Amino acid sequence: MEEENNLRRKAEKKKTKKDAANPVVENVLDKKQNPKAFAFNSAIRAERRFRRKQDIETKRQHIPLVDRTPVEPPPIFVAVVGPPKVGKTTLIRNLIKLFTRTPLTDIKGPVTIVMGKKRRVTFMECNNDVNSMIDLAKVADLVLLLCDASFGFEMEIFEFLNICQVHGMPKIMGVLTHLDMIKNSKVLKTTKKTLKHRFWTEVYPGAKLFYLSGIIHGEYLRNEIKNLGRFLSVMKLRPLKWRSTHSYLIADRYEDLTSQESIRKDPKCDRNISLYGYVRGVPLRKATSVHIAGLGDLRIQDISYLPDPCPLPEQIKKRALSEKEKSIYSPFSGVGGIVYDKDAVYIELGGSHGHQKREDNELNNIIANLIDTKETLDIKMKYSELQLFSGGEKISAQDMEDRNIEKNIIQFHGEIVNRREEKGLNSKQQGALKNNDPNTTAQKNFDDSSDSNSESEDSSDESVSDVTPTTPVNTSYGGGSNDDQDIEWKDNLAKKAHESFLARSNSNKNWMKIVYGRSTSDRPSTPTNDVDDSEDEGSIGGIFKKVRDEEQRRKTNKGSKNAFDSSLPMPWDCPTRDWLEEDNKALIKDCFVTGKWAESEDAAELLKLDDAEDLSDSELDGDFEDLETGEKHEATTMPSKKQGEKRKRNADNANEENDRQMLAEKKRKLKEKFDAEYDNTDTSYYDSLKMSADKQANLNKKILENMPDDMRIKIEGYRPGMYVRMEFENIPAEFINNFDPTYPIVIGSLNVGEENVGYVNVKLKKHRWYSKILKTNDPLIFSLGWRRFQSIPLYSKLEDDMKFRYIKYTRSIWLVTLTFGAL
Ligand SMILES: Nc1nc2c(ncn2[C@@H]2O[C@H](COP(=O)(O)OP(=O)(O)OP(=O)(O)O)[C@@H](O)[C@H]2O)c(=O)[nH]1
Repeated sequence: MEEENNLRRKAEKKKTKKDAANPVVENVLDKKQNPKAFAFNSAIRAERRFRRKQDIETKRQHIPLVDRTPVEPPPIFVAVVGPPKVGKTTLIRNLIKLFTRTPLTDIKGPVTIVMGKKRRVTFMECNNDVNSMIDLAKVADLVLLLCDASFGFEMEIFEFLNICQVHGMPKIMGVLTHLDMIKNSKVLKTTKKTLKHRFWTEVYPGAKLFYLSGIIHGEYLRNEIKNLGRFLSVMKLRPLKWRSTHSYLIADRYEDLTSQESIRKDPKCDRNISLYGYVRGVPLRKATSVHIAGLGDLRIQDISYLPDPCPLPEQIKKRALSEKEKSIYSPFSGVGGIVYDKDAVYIELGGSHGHQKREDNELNNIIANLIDTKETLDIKMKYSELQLFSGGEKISAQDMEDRNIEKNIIQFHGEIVNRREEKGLNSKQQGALKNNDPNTTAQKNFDDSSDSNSESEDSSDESVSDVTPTTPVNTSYGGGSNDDQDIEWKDNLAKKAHESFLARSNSNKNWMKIVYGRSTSDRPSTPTNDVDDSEDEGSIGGIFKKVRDEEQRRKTNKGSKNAFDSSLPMPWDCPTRDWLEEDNKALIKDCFVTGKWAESEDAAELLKLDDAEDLSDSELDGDFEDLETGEKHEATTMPSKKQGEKRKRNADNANEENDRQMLAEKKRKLKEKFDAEYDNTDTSYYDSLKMSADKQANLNKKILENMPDDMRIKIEGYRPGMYVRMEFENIPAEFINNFDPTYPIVIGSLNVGEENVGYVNVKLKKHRWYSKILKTNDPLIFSLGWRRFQSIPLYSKLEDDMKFRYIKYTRSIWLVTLTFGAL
């Protein structure tokens, strides 16, 4: 036994020496010589190894997500989360001040700022509400998780972290505040260390943690804020799967479009609203439905894109941003410059931190007055009065209107008088016209004008007299002026207008009546109207020949029913040519394929050429064997038969050899191709998929980049980074009445199939910090896709016979099934 051991030890020693000298070669040799010794000795380890190999392979096989990052991406959405009074507002205010130099004291809802040449950031504080936490976890690109170091991690932090984990983890950075409350430096050091490690366990080892060591005059230390800000402006983000397949918006502004009258009648009536925000994720299409968290599924009534309210600086020249380029946009907090759009003109009021300058105050007063105004400008003007001299009569808008009417009437009468003078009408009628009674004048005008028309124009078509009352109004442009020249051109103008009017009235004539002497409705026996008498004898307007009744009758008599109608196809009994006659044959000879179509296309010549070719072919081919009959046909035209046979056989042999070689080569290539595909199927398949995805993405990018926005929207939708306005109808009044900008409004698009009503079984896992059991019918909050809702669960357990057994309580270790429908 001992000997054996010694021998083994010696052999091992020898082996290690050998291995050290030439490890690879030796190993390979050993494997070949003694294959059994290299078989796996642990099945578990072998299985693990196999699994790992497969995992790596499967990971590699994932098709990379297509890079859909637009040239001008939307602002990065930063959610500032933490327990109450931890310093969230202070942090946001400090960051905004650092980048924009605008002190914003009253922060409500999302605030977008330009942080750098290529970066914009939207900050939003998360209030202490689980719904807000859920919504923000779904949309936040980065989470600043604030923790009061003097207190330690609180429930809200763990709760939020857990929500993030189940919704696809966004990037999380920790911020420790209230460090100045810990006076002992040793305790401070250990607290920092403990909290850091705890944070790393919760997020991931090495996760970034910032320390805000103190507060001076309500502001954090500038250097620490600068450091955090710099980090925000350069950090990289990880694309998340849900967000790279769905488009979404975080509304930063809303308008109520409902008419004031409807609201006055019923304050709880459904509202029409418009919501504004940057498109994020993937391009948004108008036809898609959206889900607004807390509001439900909605159809987009209208969508349009607006100019960017917080644009990135255009040119990248300098390192830092200039003052002008530091912009901020937050309508809910009352800042954002002037924005013009369909609903309103949005004017910045300088935020809650009002400027002290006098001009600014005046501007603010004007805007405040504008906002307070309840009446329109028209109504205000109507009741306003003007007093030219003190003690003088006050002139109201209504007075001005009355006087204008009077003046117009006088002018109008003056014109009529002038016209009548021109036409030499009697003074009696003029006298009547000079009465200032508008009613009688108008009536008179009507009568007189029709008179004048009938006098001046010889055409008295009824279609003309339908419209004559308007004629004097046209001519009245020339009235009321004493300047002769003026009157002259104005008279001409009136004349021209009248002529053009007549021309127009002519165009209304019944052409049927004019051309054929009767209208469509006229019966033949009815005598035609005498309108045509006034026209030129032979033609109308020198274009249409007139057909008189007499002529018509003559034509009808002449052209009897048996007459040849050239508009119809040839009747069968129509006499035709005798196609047997040579002359007639010659007429159509060239219409056939054997004919002469053109100089170069003479069928007779071409046939001759074909014959000559056939002859030469048969000379080359020689004799042939009819395979069906076995008969041998010998070529009679061949000059030396034997020589030809020999030559032919040689040529045949050479051809066969060539064919064989080509076939072999073809086969070889096919086999190579097959082997390559068979041996390396996965690689080539996934590689080709990756390649084609990349190729397509590049192609799309190239084509869409040079397209105008309007056309591009029709093809790809509203791309991420665009600022859009969306209109929705029939929104419950509560949305407006209870609107709170501190709650995020997340508008998420629904993909195909996400609107279907379904039935889902889910498994529940026990929460780390919730040790209690759950009861059936105790309400729970669920979050599925963009939707979140409260519902009453029914717990069940899957039995061995594959039936679900209803259970009243979850067990101490939960793994129960929860069922609900109607998604
Ligand atoms: N001593 C000290 N006080 C701080 C610190 N951070 C914030 N505070 C103070 O804590 C108070 C609350 O700060 P906020 O910024 O309003 O906290 P918040 O998280 O926004 O509070 P809510 O929005 O009400 O949840 C303010 O009075 C701050 O001055 C800090 O690091 N040290």
